[in-house]
Amino acid sequence: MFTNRYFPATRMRRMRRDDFSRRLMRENVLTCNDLIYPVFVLEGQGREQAVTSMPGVVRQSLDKLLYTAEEALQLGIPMLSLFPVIETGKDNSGEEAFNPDGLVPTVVRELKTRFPELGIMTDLALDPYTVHGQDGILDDSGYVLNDETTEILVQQGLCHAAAGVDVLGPSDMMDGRIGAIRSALEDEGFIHTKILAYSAKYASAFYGPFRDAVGSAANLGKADKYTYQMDPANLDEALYEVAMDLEEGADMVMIKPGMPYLDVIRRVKDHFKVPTYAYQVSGEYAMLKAAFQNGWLDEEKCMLESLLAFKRAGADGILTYFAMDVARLLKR
Ligand SMILES: NCc1[nH]cc(CCC(=O)O)c1CC(=O)O
Ligand SMILES: [Mg+2]
Repeated sequence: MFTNRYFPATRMRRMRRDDFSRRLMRENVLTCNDLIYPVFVLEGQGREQAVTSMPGVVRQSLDKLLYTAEEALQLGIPMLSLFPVIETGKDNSGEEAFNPDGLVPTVVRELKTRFPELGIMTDLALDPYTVHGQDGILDDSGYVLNDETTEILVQQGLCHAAAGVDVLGPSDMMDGRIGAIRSALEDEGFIHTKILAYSAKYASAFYGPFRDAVGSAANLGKADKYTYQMDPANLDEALYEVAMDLEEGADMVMIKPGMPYLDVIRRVKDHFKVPTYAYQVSGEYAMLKAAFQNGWLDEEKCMLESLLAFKRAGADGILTYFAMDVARLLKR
């Protein structure tokens, strides 16, 4: 690249010597505008539970969540992502997913009434609602049915849109669901509802703590999601997935997990140049937190470094369980 620039005319350390010149040449910066904060919401009132495998993360009922949302708004976090913990009403086909009086639509309506400027995103997938913990409905052999599942996801998307959600996040990896959801939204007049498609979602073992948090781990048992989530070995396939979701009407795309998949983010951003997000998932959070708690890693520095790395890789934003902590830190 710089074939004729040699030492000692060039000393790379000259620019690193002083704080002012380090700041002047800094290529990437993390701000509160880069953060999406995931929250776990419980049914009922006055309830708050710690998630053992995710130290510092809680499940909260709506009344408690309102305080969290208010703080997120004050800190300048642009958007929350809601994940429901469903305790009653699970079945084989996840029909609770589109109950207009269900937990998620209720929470969306309340949050949008109280804090209209705070972006609210919901997860479209059936795993919190199914007795088997899979993201879709099953045939007799246990295979997740694509088109039948998509029909339910469309209902779920319309139900959340009617409740006033800003962004739908289909995280299920069914083929064709973005197109189906988009055309249903257009038909029903929800032309402003954005879709952040989980386009390249890998069948990762880093989701373990999340499945504890939403209570799908026990239901899922030893089953896996290999027939619909992507093989961690693949990279070109992620570009194919992103291309299809954009063609079908996604406004933004998500790569998930995050830290072990920075190469995917870079390739997607370079190729498509569309709003691209990364999900620093529960296992990544748990891993870092465990080291912080043992005093093995510096909490503030490693948190910031891990998130800055996503910006360097090309992400426009990061969905992270550290969002509140990092926003507080950036505010100081
Ligand atoms: N639709 C399921 C869903 N939505 C978000 C996560 C994982 C998030 C995390 O690990 O933080 C998962 C888990 C899964 O696919 O089994
Ligand atoms: Mg796809």
